[in-house]
Amino acid sequence: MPVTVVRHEPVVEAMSWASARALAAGANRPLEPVLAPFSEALGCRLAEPLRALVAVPGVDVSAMDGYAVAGPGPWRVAGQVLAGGAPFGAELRPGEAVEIATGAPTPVGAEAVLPYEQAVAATAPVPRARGQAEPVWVDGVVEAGRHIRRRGEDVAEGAVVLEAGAVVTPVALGLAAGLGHDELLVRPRPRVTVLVTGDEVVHRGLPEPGRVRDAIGPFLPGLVEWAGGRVTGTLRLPDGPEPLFAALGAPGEAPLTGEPTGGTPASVAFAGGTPVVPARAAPGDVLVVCGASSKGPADHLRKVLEGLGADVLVDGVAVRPGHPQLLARLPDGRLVVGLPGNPFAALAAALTLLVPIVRASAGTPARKETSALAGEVRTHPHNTRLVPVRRSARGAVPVGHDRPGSLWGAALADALAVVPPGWAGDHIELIELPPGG
Ligand SMILES: Nc1nc2c(c(=O)[nH]1)N[C@H]1C(S)=C(S)[C@@H](COP(=O)(O)OP(=O)(O)OC[C@H]3O[C@@H](n4cnc5c(N)ncnc54)[C@H](O)[C@@H]3O)O[C@H]1N2
Ligand code: MOO
Repeated sequence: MPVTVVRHEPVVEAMSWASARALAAGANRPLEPVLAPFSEALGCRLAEPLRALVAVPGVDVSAMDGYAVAGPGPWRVAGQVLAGGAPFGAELRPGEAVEIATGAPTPVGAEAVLPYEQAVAATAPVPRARGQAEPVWVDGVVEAGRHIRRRGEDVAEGAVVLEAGAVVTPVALGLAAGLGHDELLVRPRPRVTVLVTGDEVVHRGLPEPGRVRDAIGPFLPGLVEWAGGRVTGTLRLPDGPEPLFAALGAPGEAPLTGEPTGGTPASVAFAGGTPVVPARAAPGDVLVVCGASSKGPADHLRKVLEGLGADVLVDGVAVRPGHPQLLARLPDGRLVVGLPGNPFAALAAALTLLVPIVRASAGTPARKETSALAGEVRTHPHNTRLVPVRRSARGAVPVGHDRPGSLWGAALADALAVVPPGWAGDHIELIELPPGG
């Protein structure tokens, strides 16, 4: 019988959940604003208020297809103005009209626009002189100023339409374009690279006995996006210190590639494909290691971090699930977040460390929410418990199915209730889960 020598490491007291979260939130500064084209600005937060560079509309324009008129009818149609075409060259005099398209500039002197639907053909009140072309006359009822959009009526030049910190949504891009912008000053979204470890972890199909499907890699991009960052790639690593060492080492030294999606087994994850570890470190970069955060024979993260000269900021958090989580800073400034392999524990740890880091870098404001608790939760004497709940009119209702290895409860939930050690009370802090579409 082989003898297994077990060496127990001294028990280090884990950091409190609240301290770990606060430390993570302060670990990186908000990223320096950059002037970004629209395609890159989408999803970022504005670093300055969005101002109108032009008035909208830029001049008085027609809001209807019809006739711009001056004075009381009937009106002699003196010309035509189309949007984008030449403006009517003269001042419109009482009794005159110009046929006008929606969006075309109204002539000086125009007092209202008569839509086609309300216009009637009129006969000339005065007979035409011999040899003159027959003019067109129209009549109808108009109200002074009707159907003319005045310059700056929608947005005045210089007006602030969105405050600094607002998310650049698809609609915000349309608004910005309409106000004359080609680029926006935004806080860049921090880049996150995901490293999934574990020889037993597979990425497609039905896992054979002894194998598990990766349940962490699939939720991280959406979680990071929701927090204001972006996942640049997901790399699968075989167990062992070398792959981890190479992946965490200085960018550029070991250009790593992998297959961000698809069915390659972990053992060939190094063999070619798309580069997923950015070639150069940028401020705010975060590496997330899934699994390998505990103290088992295949858990090499601590040793590798030590070998790389990293500064370990958090090593274990007094929280259930998610106890063996880790935060370290590499000598080049990049942060490494170690998530436990159990998927719900990984989610809890990601919400504790990764989400606050990404939010702070991206300038996403942190929100604090409390709620009544409608149901029973177990407390732990030393650890904070994170419990999946659904918000309701009665308060937060625990949904169950909250084993560390299962995302079932978290998928049913819209928040996690934060239950401090030995907690008693009726109002509880909630941390939000990313909403569905
Ligand atoms: N002696 C101790 N053992 C363990 C401790 C401890 O404090 N002392 N903590 C336990 C807790 S709590 C957790 S959580 C796990 C964390 O372990 P690791 O982060 O080292 O992860 P693994 O050992 O690789 O895997 C744990 C578990 O999760 C499965 N796994 C791994 N990766 C994935 C993935 N991407 N998707 C789905 N499931 C995954 C893996 O197969 C294992 O079943 O450690 C305890 N042990
Ligand atoms: O706390 Mo572990 O993180 O329970 O599964």
